[in-house]
Amino acid sequence: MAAMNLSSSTHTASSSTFRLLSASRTYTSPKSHLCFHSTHIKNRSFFSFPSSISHKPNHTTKNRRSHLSLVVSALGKLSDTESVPVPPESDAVSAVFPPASGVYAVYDKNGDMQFVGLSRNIQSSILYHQKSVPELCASIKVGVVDNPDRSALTQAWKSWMEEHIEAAGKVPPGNETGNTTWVRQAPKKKADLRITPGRNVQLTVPLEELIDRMVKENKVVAFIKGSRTAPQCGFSQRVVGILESEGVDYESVDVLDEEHNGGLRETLKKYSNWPTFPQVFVNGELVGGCDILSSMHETGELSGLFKK
Ligand SMILES: N[C@@H](CCC(=O)N[C@@H](CS)C(=O)NCC(=O)O)C(=O)O
Ligand code: FES
Repeated sequence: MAAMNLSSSTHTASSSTFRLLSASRTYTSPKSHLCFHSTHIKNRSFFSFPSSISHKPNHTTKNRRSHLSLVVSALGKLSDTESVPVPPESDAVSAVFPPASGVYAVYDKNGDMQFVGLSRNIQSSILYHQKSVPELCASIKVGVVDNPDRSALTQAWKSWMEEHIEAAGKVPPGNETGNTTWVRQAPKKKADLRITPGRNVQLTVPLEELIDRMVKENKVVAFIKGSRTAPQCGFSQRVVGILESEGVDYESVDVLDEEHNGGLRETLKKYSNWPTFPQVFVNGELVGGCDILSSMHETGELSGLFKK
C-alpha cells in the first residue's frame, strides 16, 4: 500500500500498514531549543499546531452551529456523508463551508476522491485548495469534529481514510507520500546576514563601521539571538514573529554566531547604547527590543514606520 500524506499541511504520515505516525513526530513543537528563562517563560505557549490546523474559528459556537446545519454535519461515516458541490467563487465557498474543525474529503468532477484532510478551519483549507487546484475540487464531504483535540481530529481523519481504503483499495492520490498538491508550502526564508565569511577572516574595517553600513544599507535589520529560522531565545523569537506577521522584508543577524559575527554581541551594545537583544533597526535607527516592538505592533505604529 502506498504511503500517505496526513492532512493539508506540511506533515506526512507514511506507513505500509496504514499506521499513523506518533503524535510526537507529527506535532513536535519546533521550539524546544529555545531559551526559556523565567523572564519570558510565563504566557508562552509551548505547543503549536501545524499551520493548516492552527486557525481559530472566527464564529461563536452558536453561530457556527447554525451555519453548519445548512451544509455539513457532525462527523459520521464517510459513506453516509453527503458531498457538497464547491462553488467557483471564493465568497460562495465561505458561505457554504464553515470555519469549523474536522475532516474533509475532496472529489474531482468524476467523483474520484483526491484527498482527505484534517483542519482546524475547514473553510480556510477549502479556499486554499480551490485556489491552488480548482480542477480537482468539484465536491467535498465535510465531517465536523466538535471540541476537537488533536487526537480526536487525527482519529476522525484515520476513520475516513480507513473506510476509503477498504472500499477503494487504495490511498487517495493526494495523500500519497511525495504528493505535494494539497500541501501548503511554507514560504522560503531569507538567510541571515553575516559580517564575515568565517572566523579566520581578518576584518580590514572596524566592526562599528560594518554595523553602521549594515543598518544604513538595509531598511529593517533585526539583531537577534539565533537565526531567523531557529531563534535561541523567546525575546528574539517574538520579534521574528512580529516582523513575519507585519510581512516586512527584513534582514536578520545572529549575535550568537561567533564564527561569522565574532565580537558583534558586545560591539553592538556600545554602538546602539542598548544593553540587550533583540535590537531592531529601521532606516538606520534603533527602534527597540522585544517590549517596544510588541507594543508598537499592537498599536499599529510599527506598520506605519515600515511604510516610511
Ligand atoms: N526587555 C527586553 C528583553 C530582552 C532581554 O532581556 N535580553 C537579554 C536576554 S536574551 C539580553 O540580551 N541580555 C544581554 C546579552 O545576552 O548579551 C526587550 O524588550 O527586548
Ligand atoms: S532570555 Fe535567555 S537567551 Fe534570552
